[in-house]
Amino acid sequence: MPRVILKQDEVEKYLHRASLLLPALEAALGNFSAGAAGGVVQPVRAVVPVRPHGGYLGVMPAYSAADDALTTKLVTFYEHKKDSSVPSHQATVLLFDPTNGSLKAVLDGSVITAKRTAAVSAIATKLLMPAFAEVLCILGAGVQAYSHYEIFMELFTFKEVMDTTGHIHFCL
Ligand SMILES: NC(=O)C1=CN([C@@H]2O[C@H](COP(=O)(O)OP(=O)(O)OC[C@H]3O[C@@H](n4cnc5c(N)ncnc54)[C@H](O)[C@@H]3O)[C@@H](O)[C@H]2O)C=CC1
Ligand SMILES: O=C(O)C1=NCCCC1
Repeated sequence: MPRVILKQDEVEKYLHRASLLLPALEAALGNFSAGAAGGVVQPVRAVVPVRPHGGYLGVMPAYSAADDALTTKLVTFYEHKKDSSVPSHQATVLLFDPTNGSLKAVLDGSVITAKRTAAVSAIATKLLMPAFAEVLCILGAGVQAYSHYEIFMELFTFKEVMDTTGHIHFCL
């Protein structure tokens, strides 16, 4: 059994702001982009369709030599069902001891998925956004919409935020 199990509220406590992830993600993206020299082994995600139920199981293993970290995320994703009490995306992250393969920790992956994805979008936006951009438009209004809103409002300045429900939020 792993010695550490972190439930969603505990992960949220450690990751209370998505921007806390930025330095680690920028380093990880740099290492991945450096190819073999960067020491990241991360095959393309394996995806198993669960056809009768319209869902998928994704398995996302990785080893980073720079961090000496061995991990995999397991994620299921199903069609978004309005008013469902179950989120469309559910994830768990397993962390292993790279020296002997023992399972060290099991982390709820939902908050990690929400904040990691938004933080990576923010890194891309920092590099690619034209200086004259004034309006943030968010498509969808689910988990990712909120996590993207949170980090984009922290890092950038917009005059307006528009979403697909037709709401406009004036920021200035
Ligand atoms: N690249 C990555 O690492 C990740 C990508 N994703 C993807 O991001 C997307 C959003 O994920 P979540 O926010 O977790 O899902 P969610 O189920 O919480 O939210 C989806 C939202 O999209 C809305 N929507 C569905 N069809 C629409 C349409 N035609 N026009 C406008 N809005 C529409 C739904 O009403 C809902 O508000 C999904 O496609 C998901 O697979 C999610 C996690 C990680
Ligand atoms: O990276 C992830 O996590 C996911 N990517 C796309 C589909 C759902 C989950």
